[in-house]
Amino acid sequence: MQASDWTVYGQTLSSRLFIGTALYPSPQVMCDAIKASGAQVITVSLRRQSAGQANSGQQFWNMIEALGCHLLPNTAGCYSAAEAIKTAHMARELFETDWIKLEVLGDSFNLQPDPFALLEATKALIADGFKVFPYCTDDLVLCQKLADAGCEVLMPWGAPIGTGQGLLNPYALRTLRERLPGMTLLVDAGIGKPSDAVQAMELGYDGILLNTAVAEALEPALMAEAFKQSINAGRLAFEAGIMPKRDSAKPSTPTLDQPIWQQHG
Ligand SMILES: CC(=O)[C@@H](O)[C@H](O)COP(=O)(O)O
Repeated sequence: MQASDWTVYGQTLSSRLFIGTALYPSPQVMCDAIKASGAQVITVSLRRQSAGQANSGQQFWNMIEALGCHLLPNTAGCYSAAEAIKTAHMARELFETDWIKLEVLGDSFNLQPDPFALLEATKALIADGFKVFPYCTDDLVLCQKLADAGCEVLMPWGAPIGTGQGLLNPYALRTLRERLPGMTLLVDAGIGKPSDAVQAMELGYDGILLNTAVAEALEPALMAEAFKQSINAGRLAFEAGIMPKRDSAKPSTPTLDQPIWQQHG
């Protein structure tokens, strides 16, 4: 069974997995993994993937095009609002999309987003007609300000990019979900294994963006399939309604004086 469709900036999607295109051992392995993931949105880095090797660069773009996915260009590697804004404009021209995954980093050790520059760049890009997908920390006040600025989607980190540490702060992510009920939320970065993705989906997140865990797996296509199934399972569980944790036991086998069927309220 497939979880329900969802909408991102007016685009209806069935897959809840956004996948990156970096770090794969070869373009063919990347394509096989993306196909296995079932992702309909793939992120591409203007700065990294257009640089260097002329021929393999063209081969890369041909293969990306053939996948027929929605492209989500990103501003990976930008460390100031001005640099990110310039990169976003170049990406819009090159890829003919107003979608932009906005990364403005503030620290080179953990690649942590700079919240001040991120908000500044977000406001400028929305004023310029972009549909911004900000890669942000899990800070509630920052996320509220990004929402107020006009973002329809927020992408808080699970953990620093490429660490595979999973959800470092489930409390903060749960708080975001509860305080921003109408917002489309994806966990972006730090997902290491399918159960991390399930945890986020069970919290009520709308989707997951990941790259390293698939690209660096021994068998990327197999791992992509595992993430596809786990993200769907996590979403189905959320839609089905997860039972609350209880402090005391509650018998699941009915006794003589109890009704067999119970009304859920
Ligand atoms: C592909 C991309 O945009 C990455 O910057 C993203 O943040 C994914 O992070 P992981 O590689 O940790 O999954």
